[in-house]
Amino acid sequence: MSKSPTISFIGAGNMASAIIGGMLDSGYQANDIWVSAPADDHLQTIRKRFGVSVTTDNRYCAQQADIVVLAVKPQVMAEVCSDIAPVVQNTRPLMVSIAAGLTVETLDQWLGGGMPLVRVMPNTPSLVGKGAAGLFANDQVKTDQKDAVQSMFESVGTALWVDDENLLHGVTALSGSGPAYFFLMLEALEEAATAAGITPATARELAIQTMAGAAEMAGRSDQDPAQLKRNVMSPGGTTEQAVNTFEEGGLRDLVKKAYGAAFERSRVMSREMADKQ
Ligand SMILES: NC(=O)C1=CN([C@@H]2O[C@H](COP(=O)(O)OP(=O)(O)OC[C@H]3O[C@@H](n4cnc5c(N)ncnc54)[C@H](OP(=O)(O)O)[C@@H]3O)[C@@H](O)[C@H]2O)C=CC1
Ligand SMILES: O=C(O)[C@@H]1CCC=N1
Repeated sequence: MSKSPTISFIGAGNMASAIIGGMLDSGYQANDIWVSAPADDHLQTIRKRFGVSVTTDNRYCAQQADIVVLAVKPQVMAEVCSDIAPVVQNTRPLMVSIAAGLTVETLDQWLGGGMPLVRVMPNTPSLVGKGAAGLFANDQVKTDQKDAVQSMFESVGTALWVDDENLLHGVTALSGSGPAYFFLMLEALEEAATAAGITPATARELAIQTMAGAAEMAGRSDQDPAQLKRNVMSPGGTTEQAVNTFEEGGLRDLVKKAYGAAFERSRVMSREMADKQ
């Protein structure tokens, strides 16, 4: 792909918007991007926000593209794929799916077979260039196509390949769903601080800055998170009390359980969708 590729998004929701917003901020051109979805009012919002081309016709959208990004919910993916299959079998773009729990094999069958397919598990912080994505390619994907999809997701954050598709269940439960875990922590901290008398606005600002600062430090430091945590815990001080409370309350087991629930849901979705054929 020597010239900049034309990229079509089928689906115009949270995740498509996050990726498109991040891509435009990092230098992709709006006139190389198409988006389709059923609701014209959503499309008009996207068009006004990003300046991309929009259509309610998925086939027309797919036909424009070197890369087609399937950004609809897993439950409507079968219908969307069989609708665009005749077009993409003819034009042979690289197909990229961001759907949780849908294997390349299932997607390829819905698309009529033999398509180059990359599965990506991205996350919503892509919108601010801080995304974290896991990628897996099937055998039909050529090196230049791999490079193109890697560039696309690197433009909105970190993009790492996995060589076994099953590992994407673990990526989904980690970075795909992960932003929600940290938003939950922010909500809880904000509630606790507000109950102690700090104004909601101040509580939110301090909590967000603390989370961002801790993440930035963990990313840059030579020390592992356990040591960074110990550095905050003065013996006999306040942090020790809080950390001990988390440990005694079973936070680690709860995190494992929550991670496992997301992981298992991804596996179940894969099986259910494969049975749908
Ligand atoms: N949200 C997240 O954090 C993440 C989501 N994902 C995956 O991304 C995918 C999309 O999720 P998300 O963006 O959250 O979902 P949303 O519900 O926000 O968006 C779904 C989009 O699909 C559109 N749509 C529905 N039916 C069709 C159709 N027949 N043809 C074309 N478009 C259609 C909707 O259209 P309309 O606007 O008209 O309603 C909407 O724009 C899912 O498969 C999910 O697993 C992956 C990683 C993270
Ligand atoms: O909750 C979901 O199913 C999607 C996939 C990962 C994040 N959101």
